[in-house]
Parts: sequence; C-alpha cells; structure tokens
Amino acid sequence: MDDKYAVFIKDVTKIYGKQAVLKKMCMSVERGTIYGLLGASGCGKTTLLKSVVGTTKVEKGEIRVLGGRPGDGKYAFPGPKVGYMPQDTALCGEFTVRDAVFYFGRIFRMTDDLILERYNNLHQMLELPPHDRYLRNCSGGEQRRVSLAATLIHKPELLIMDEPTVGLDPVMREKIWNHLYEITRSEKTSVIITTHYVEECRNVDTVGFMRKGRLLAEESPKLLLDTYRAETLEQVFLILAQNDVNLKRSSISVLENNAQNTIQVEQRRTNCGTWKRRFTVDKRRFRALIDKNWKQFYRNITGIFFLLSFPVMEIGAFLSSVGGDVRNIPVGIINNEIRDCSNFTSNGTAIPYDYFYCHFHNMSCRFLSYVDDPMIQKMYYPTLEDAMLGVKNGEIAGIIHLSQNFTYFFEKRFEDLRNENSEILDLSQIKIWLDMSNYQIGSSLKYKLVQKYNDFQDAVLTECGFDLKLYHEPLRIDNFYVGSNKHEPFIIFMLPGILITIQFFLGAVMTSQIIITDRHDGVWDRSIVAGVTSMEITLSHFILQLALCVIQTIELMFCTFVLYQLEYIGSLSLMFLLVFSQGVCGMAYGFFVSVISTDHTMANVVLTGLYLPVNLLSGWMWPVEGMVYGLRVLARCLPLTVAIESFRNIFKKGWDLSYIQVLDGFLIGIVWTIFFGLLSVYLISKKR
Ligand SMILES: Nc1ncnc2c1ncn2[C@@H]1O[C@H](COP(=O)(O)OP(=O)(O)OP(=O)(O)O)[C@@H](O)[C@H]1O
Repeated sequence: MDDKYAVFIKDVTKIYGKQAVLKKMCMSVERGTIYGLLGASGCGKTTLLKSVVGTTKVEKGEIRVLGGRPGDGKYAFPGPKVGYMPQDTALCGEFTVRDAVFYFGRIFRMTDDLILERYNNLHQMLELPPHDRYLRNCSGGEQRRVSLAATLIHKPELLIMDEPTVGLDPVMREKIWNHLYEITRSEKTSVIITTHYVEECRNVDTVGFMRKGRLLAEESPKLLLDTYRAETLEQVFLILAQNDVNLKRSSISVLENNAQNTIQVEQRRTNCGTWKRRFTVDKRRFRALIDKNWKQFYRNITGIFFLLSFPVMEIGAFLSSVGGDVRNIPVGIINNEIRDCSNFTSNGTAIPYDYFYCHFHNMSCRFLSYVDDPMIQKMYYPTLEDAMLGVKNGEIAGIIHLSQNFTYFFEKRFEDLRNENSEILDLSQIKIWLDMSNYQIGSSLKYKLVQKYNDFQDAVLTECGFDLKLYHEPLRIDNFYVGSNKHEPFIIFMLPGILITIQFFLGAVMTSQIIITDRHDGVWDRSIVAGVTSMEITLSHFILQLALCVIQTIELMFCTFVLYQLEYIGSLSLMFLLVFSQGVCGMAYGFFVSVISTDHTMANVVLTGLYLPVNLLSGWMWPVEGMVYGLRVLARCLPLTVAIESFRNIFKKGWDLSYIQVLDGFLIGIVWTIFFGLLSVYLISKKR
C-alpha cells in the first residue's frame, strides 16, 4: 500500500471547538497522479491539507504521507519531498521575488546555482514580477505566483496546493495546469490540488468531492461524468450533494470501503512531529533563516527606528524629566512685621552686644531674603485668610506667615534657651502651611524651607558669634555609598529599576511581536513543512534579537553614564551584563507570551496588562519593604525585583559577584529565562 499511495487518509476527525470539521474523513492519492479536491467553501479542504502537512493536529485517524507518518523523520517529511503551497501566500513582505524563491531553495538545501537555474525557468513560466520587487508591493495574483514558484523550486515528490490558481487569468491557469500534467508524467510527481474552478479538474486522474467534512465520492472525472450522465463536474457535484442531503449514499466507490479492505490501521492521534526533529539544527537551513530574519529586520525601516530609538528616548525622557529641581512654586507670604522688604539689606540686622546676647533687626525681611530661590515664587497676601483662600483656589502651594514683632520675639527666644514663655515661643515661630495634595511638591517645599531656615539661622548666629552646635539638633546623619553624586537621590533610587524595566519589556515586546508576525504571515508553518525545525526558527530569531539586545543595552548605558554622566561606584561591565541578562529574560517572556497569544492584540493585552503590576512589585517605585508580607514574597520571586536590587548594589556600593546580593540578580534572570523557554517549547509541542 505504501508504494501505491502518496497520501492515504483513514477515518480522520478534526474538531475546532465544538465543530467537527473533518468527520471520519478518508481519502487516497495514488503516486504519480493528480488529485483534485473539490467542495464548497468551508467544507474542510484547507483543514484536510493542513492535517496532511502536519500544521494541524487531528483528533483521530491515520494519515500516511509518502509511506510514513508526517514527522517520523524517515521520509524527509516534513522536508524536501513535499512542496506545500498554503491558501495564504505565507511569504515575508520584506522579501523580494528572488529572495522568496531562494529562501525556500536554501531551506531545501539546494545549491545557489541550481536554485538560480530553476528560478529562471519558473520566472519565465509563471511570468513573475521583476526579481527585485518587494512582495509587499506585488499584487495578490503576483504574490500567489511567487508562492507557487517557491513550492515548485525543489521539484518535490508530492505537491500539495491549496487554490493555486485563484485570481489568475485563464491563460496563466492553463499554463500552470499544463506544468502539473507535465511533471506528473515526466517526474512521477503526485499532486493534490484544491480549486474553486471545478471544471479545471476535468482532466485530472481523480477528483474527490467533499461536503461538510466528508468525502462524497472519489473517482476519475470521466467515470463520474459517465455514471451520472452529467455534462459537467459541477452537475456531478450537485447530484452528489442532493443524494447526500437525502441520505442516499453514492454507489460510486467510496474510499471508506476501499481503505477498510486494504489495510487495518489502528486509530491513534496523528503526531505531526517528534522531539528529536524539533531539537535538530541544520547549518544551511539555519543560515537561510538568519538571512530571512535579517532581511525582515533591516528592510523594515520604521521597525529599526523604533527598536533602536526607544532605549534612548525612554532613558532620555527619564533622566531629563525626573529628579530635576522643582521651580517657580507659588507660595503666599504674609509678613505682619514689615509690609515692604524691597529695600532690605542684611547689614546690621544681627549685632552682638554681649558674649551671650545679640540685637536683631528686621529679621522677617532677612528670613524672606533667604526664601529667594528658583523653587519659590513669592506672592504677597495682606492677611492669612486671603492666603488660605489662595491655597483653596489653587493659586499657591503653601503659606509662610511671620507675626507682628517677629524680630523682637525671635531675639527673646535666643536670650534664654530655657525660656518657657509660650507667647515668646509662639510668636517667634515662622508658621508654614503646605498643600500636601501634591506630595512631591509639598515635600520639596518642606525640604527647601527647612534648609533655608537653617542657612538663615546659621548666618545670623554666626554674626552674633554664637556656637552653632549649641543651636543645632543633637543629631548628625552621614550617608554611606552616595559618593559626591550631584544628582537627586530620587534619580539614584529609580535608575536601576528604569534601566532594567526598559530592557526587559523591550525584549519582551520585540520578541513577541516578531514571532507572532512570523506565525501569522504563515512563514513559520510553511517553513516547518519545508523541514525547518521549531528549534531552528526559535534560535535564528534569538540570535538576531540577542544582537539587538546588546545594542539597546549599550545605548542605555551610554546615555546614562556618558551623556548624562551619572556617577557610579561599581563595575560598568557588570551593570551592563545585568541589564543585558534582563533583556534576554524579557525575550524569553516575550516568546512565552507569543506562544499563549493567538494574535498581536492578545499579546499586547498580556504585555500591557502585566506591565504595571510587575513594575509596582519590582520595588523601584516604592520599596518592597513597604509591601504586605505576601506581596513582598511574590515581589522577590519576580525576575525584575532582585535584579534591580542587585544593580543598585553594584551601582552605588561597588559590590561584585562575590556578594550573593549581586549574584542573585543574575541567577533569577537565568532561572526565569530557562523557565519561560522550556514552558514555551512545551506549549508549542502541545499545540502542534
Ligand atoms: N482555526 C480554526 N478555528 C476554528 N474554526 C476553524 C479554524 N480553521 C477553520 N475553521 C472552520 O472549519 C471549517 C472548514 O474550514 P476550511 O478552511 O478547511 O474550509 P475550506 O473548505 O478550505 O474553505 P475555502 O474553500 O473557503 O477555503 C470552516 O467552517 C472554518 O470556519
């Protein structure tokens, strides 16, 4: 039987959701013959062909292709023995006409000379567009002809073509049919072809009429026409369909019987691939894949622009917009001591007259002169009530209030530090109200005003000749590890998170989008039918993206430490490696997302939906220590959190890999990368 049939299908059932698309389908295609598979739209022709080539897994039944089961590795199928032309063109838009044909020729391990020779013949026969025209610029019919050329290039033993003639003019259709008759005669090629032009199949060896997932009849067109005394195959199909509706089975030989008589085939799940095949890598195919990915990449200028400019834009936006000095915050001033400080000079405002005593003058103006700062825009109000109204109306973000006789009470306050007179204590106070509805602005003002008051007090007391230490709080705080960094602590706190998050999510988005595009174009499946393994496809993408990840990490590090000159203590190369490793982890995550997502929209929803939770839990917006216990544990298990802490330890403490707090950042990235990688490969194997 194996020698007789190129394709033998028995009792195949395929179910999509709740719909059985193929119902105990049987079919046989003899070697060296043309088999025309006909049927109404939606009857299951494409599904059947996909099951034959192994891109769809069937629930039940037996499929034999060229004597073997698809994927068992013994029969070069998937591989060069079969040429598969899917219904969609399944080629990359970034390919030129020549590239598309050469890609498949190389996948089939043909030499470039042989590909060129056959390409020239096919180019002439199929009247292909100019060699260097991009497929995205070709018409639908032109793309279809290029797709056909890519299917025929290696002269396969079995041709499986899903509507190759649709949309082509009658002359071209005739040329294609003549070519098919020619190769079946001279090269003993077996052909399965589906078409909506039923009469095209009048001269084929066998036609199979399909209806609602079943084969109604399978015979030579001549015999069918004679038996049903019909003029056309259309009429035969009509009669068969009516018979089927009336539940009368055709008396013409149905393959079911044939198959049952000729072979006992056990029912089992058709396994369209083996692990062994999936994990092999062939050098020539791999080179063709790398070439394809590279062309897809560099011919997509918009894509390149975004992939290369995003790291710079994102880190640039962060470093330029975050942590800078806040300016021009309107603050209401009520100085009940002196209304107009415009002619104020500080000379003679603090005059010591005794070892312990000092006369003060015009202290309210002197303090307000310290409040002259780019952060603060002074707005004078006559009364406290007016200023309060100003805060309510959003005109000002705070109020500074100085009482009448402020200078007098201020002097009294310093005369006797043990002064317990509450009026003196109260009226010598500068009263400040801050609008804390904007926490960052409120805290910046608070910090600035305390700083300004300390400067003011230090200057005044120094002029009085007092020992400053006596008046300072008995608390001294020094910082470890901050170096002489001139940048805001806020930037320093956030930077590790920003760098690692950018690289992680860029890796994830880049990988998921590229892989989903590849799959949706149909190139992935078509390449697999041509013999490429999932491992080869995955690795070829991985290598190109790894190179991109290196470039993106260099961009991030260059912007941060060279352009913006952020000071660091630890090893630059270690920081580079850590950010890069998170990019790789992001790529693995993107791969996983592409596997669980049916399309771009779903992948984008998953990536965007998880973006904020992962960021919030990664501890760069708010310390992990501030989270409830369960979340803290979860946060520490995520890929970003520990890596960010590890980066901070290198960046500001100068630690190296001998510290577990640095090493764990690398290890968690590696563990997650392996986890996402293995899970994705497992899910792919389950899906196929
Ligand atoms: N991935 C899928 N998920 C769910 N249903 C599907 C899927 N692919 C196909 N179908 C359904 O299976 C049925 C058969 O589809 P198929 O593409 O095999 O038909 P066809 O005979 O090739 O049609 P046409 O001639 O229009 O190409 C259709 O009802 C289709 O909607």
